Amino acid sequence: MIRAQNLTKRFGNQLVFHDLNFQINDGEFISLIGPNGSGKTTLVKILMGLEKKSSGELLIDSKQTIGYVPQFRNIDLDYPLDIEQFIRLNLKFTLSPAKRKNGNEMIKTILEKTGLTNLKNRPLGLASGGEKQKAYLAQALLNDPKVLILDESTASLDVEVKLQLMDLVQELNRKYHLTVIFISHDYDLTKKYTKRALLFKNKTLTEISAQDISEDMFGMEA
Ligand SMILES: Nc1ncnc2c1ncn2[C@@H]1O[C@H](COP(=O)(O)OP(=O)(O)OP(=O)(O)O)[C@@H](O)[C@H]1O
Repeated sequence: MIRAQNLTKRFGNQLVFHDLNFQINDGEFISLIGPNGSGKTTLVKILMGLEKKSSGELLIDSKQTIGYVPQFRNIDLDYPLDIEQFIRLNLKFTLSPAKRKNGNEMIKTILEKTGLTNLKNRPLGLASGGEKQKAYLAQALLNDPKVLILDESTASLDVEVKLQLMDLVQELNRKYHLTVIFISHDYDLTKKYTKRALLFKNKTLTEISAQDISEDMFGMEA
């Protein structure tokens, strides 16, 4: 469980958000929405311990390891690693030495979970957009996180590929009780996949149900 009480963040004199009060339950698939510049990435950085809060409380169970899937970035055609080697990069950085010993087994399981087994030797630079995003997803899952943050991870993908990726995340959420925080500017996807949303508005967060999500909540101005 993740719980914030009066969480406030300033950069110098600039107030980014104030008095956030919310709870994200284990196994939830929740979206975090709001206009550009409203503070979504800043909140995620605070959740991941990469940025300090200014005041308030943030309670995260120490067992709640967090995996992060970034926005799609294209990768050069001559990128030297294949999909499996790319996923393997994270072994060194995120796993304890004891866990690393079982690295091959873990990679195999992750490839299966993400449907990449048959594509593991494909050079990442030649993989499709959806396959590249699955590789990022696989990397994020390697540390067996309890919480997965999708930070605009479906942006720039074709509609069909977006849906495939989201279906896969939904399956992981249901099968493994993985908590998913879905940050997106995509109205249709947030409506379709999440039941509850945290909406940034007037520099604070409001909780709404998916049926109350409307397109104007994704505007360009904070
Ligand atoms: N390190 C920083 N120093 C100063 N200001 C920052 C820093 N990081 C973010 N900001 C400011 O904080 C505000 C919130 O930015 P943030 O990136 O969290 O918004 P966002 O909701 O993720 O936006 P987007 O939807 O465009 O990704 C913006 O005004 C931004 O310029």
